Amino acid sequence: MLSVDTLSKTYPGEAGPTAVLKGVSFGLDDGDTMALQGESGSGKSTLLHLIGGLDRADSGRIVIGEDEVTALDDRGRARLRRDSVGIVFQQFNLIPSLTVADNLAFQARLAGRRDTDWDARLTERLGLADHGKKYPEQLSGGQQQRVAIGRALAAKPRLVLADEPTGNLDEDTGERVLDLMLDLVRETGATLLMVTHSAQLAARMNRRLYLERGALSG
Ligand SMILES: Nc1ncnc2c1ncn2[C@@H]1O[C@H](COP(=O)(O)OP(=O)(O)OP(=O)(O)O)[C@@H](O)[C@H]1O
Repeated sequence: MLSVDTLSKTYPGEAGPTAVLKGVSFGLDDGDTMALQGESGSGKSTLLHLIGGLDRADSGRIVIGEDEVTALDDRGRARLRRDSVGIVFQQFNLIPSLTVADNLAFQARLAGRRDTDWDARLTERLGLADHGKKYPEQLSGGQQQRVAIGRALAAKPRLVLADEPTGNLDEDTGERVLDLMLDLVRETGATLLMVTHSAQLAARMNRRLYLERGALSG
C-alpha cells in the first residue's frame, strides 16, 4: 500500500547542501506496522514528512495506494492528507480553541467521513469520555496525545504516520498510549509507520527499519 523508491532529499545549509536521504527505498503492505529508527538527525522526520506530502522530495517516487504522492501538486497532497493519511506528531498540535470532542472529530469532518459511532468508541477506548467538553489545555500530556491519536484515526485513514508520538510522555504513559494506538490501528486495518527512539516500542511493530547516513538498513 506504500511504496518508496530511491527517494532523495537535500537541504541547503550555510556550510553547503546536506544530503539527508540518499536513495531510500522500501515498501509496506496493508496492515503492516513498521518502526523507523535511527540516530538524531538521520532524516526520520524528513522521510515521514515526504511520505505525508508535507514536503517535497528532490527525486524518487512515493506511492500510497493509487496515489503517486510525488506527482501531486499542493492541492493533491492536501487532499491525500485529508482523505487517506493520519498524522500524529510529538507535539500534539491540538486546536486550543476547540473542545476535546471537536478536536477529535476535526479531521474526519474535513474529510466528510464523520462516523459518530466510531468517534464514540474511540473516545471510550482512549479514556476521554469524561473530557469531551474540556479544552486541550485542561488535559495532561498523555490525555492530549490520546486526543491527537483519536483525531488521526477518526477518519479511518489507510496510512498512519507517527513521529515519536510518545516522545513527550513518561515511559509508562508512553507505552500505554502506544498500546492503545496499536490496537486501534489494527482494528481499522490501517498501515502504521512510526518513528521511535525506543527499542522496546519498536519491538512491538511487525517490521523495523534503521536509517543511517541517508540510507536504510534493517
Ligand atoms: N527545513 C530544514 N532545513 C534545513 N535542514 C533541515 C531541515 N529539516 C531538517 N534538516 C536537517 O536534516 C537532517 C535530518 O533531520 P530530521 O529532522 O529528518 O532528523 P531526525 O532523524 O528526525 O532527527 P530527530 O531524531 O532528532 O528528530 C538534520 O541534520 C537537520 O538539521
